[in-house]
Amino acid sequence: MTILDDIIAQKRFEVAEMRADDKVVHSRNILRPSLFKRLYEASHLQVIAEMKRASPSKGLIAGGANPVEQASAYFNAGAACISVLTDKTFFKGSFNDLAAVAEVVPIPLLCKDFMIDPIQIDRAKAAGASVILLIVAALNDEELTGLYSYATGLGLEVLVEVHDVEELKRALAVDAKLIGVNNRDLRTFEVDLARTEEISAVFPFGEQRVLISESGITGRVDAERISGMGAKAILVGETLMRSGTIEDTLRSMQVEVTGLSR
Ligand SMILES: O=P(O)(O)OC[C@@H](O)[C@@H](O)c1c[nH]c2ccccc12
Repeated sequence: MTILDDIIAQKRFEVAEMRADDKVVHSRNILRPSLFKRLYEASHLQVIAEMKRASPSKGLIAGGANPVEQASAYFNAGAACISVLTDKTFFKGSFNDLAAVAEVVPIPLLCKDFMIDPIQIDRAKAAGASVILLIVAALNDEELTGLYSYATGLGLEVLVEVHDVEELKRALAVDAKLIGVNNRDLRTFEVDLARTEEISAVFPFGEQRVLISESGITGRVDAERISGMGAKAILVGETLMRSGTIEDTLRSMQVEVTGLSR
């Protein structure tokens, strides 16, 4: 069993609980700008800044972090989008975190979770998300297609996460516009920015799609390397959660996009 298998098993249990429980976390549902449009039009690398207390690979990262303070600092530094981990068991997040952030920032908001069922997408939307994540490695083609159209049908944007070229093909088969490469292998936890490089070599940049590089990004040097691959955004958690100077750290990553990206 890999960690991804463990997480998905836990999610099946949580989905059953959600169905039996009508306590839904809500926030005011405000209209947020399109993440796709922001990234597509950007000339500088955009930062999707993540609220992440803990993870299976790193353990506790910032157990006492306050999601409202964290998100406000991200917003002030010009983050393009805020990602909030809502998984409780493995990442110590919650839909309450997401709803609290939704109340204080007006920018695109990503619900970061392991989606296997439409009810989770309903909960993400109720809590204020404008974007959800679908992880190709966690879904078969039928599930991926079904959840993708369910989310877009609700007016949500979808970030489709891939790890290799085979998974990229599956993302393109559902016509994903926002494609994220996870530099971390969810099976082994190994992190390598070369994952983004591999995908960028075959990425259809001409087709109104944006490439996002996720995980393991430690600062400006990594950001420059990734911008040279044509990615329009980076998804950064741990580096920002551990930074004593969040706004400076985030701003230092907003480098010019130098790779071929259209
Ligand atoms: O903390 P990092 O290494 O900057 O990574 C952030 C983000 O990419 C990572 O949290 C992530 C990427 N894909 C995921 C899927 C589920 C949970 C978490 C993730």
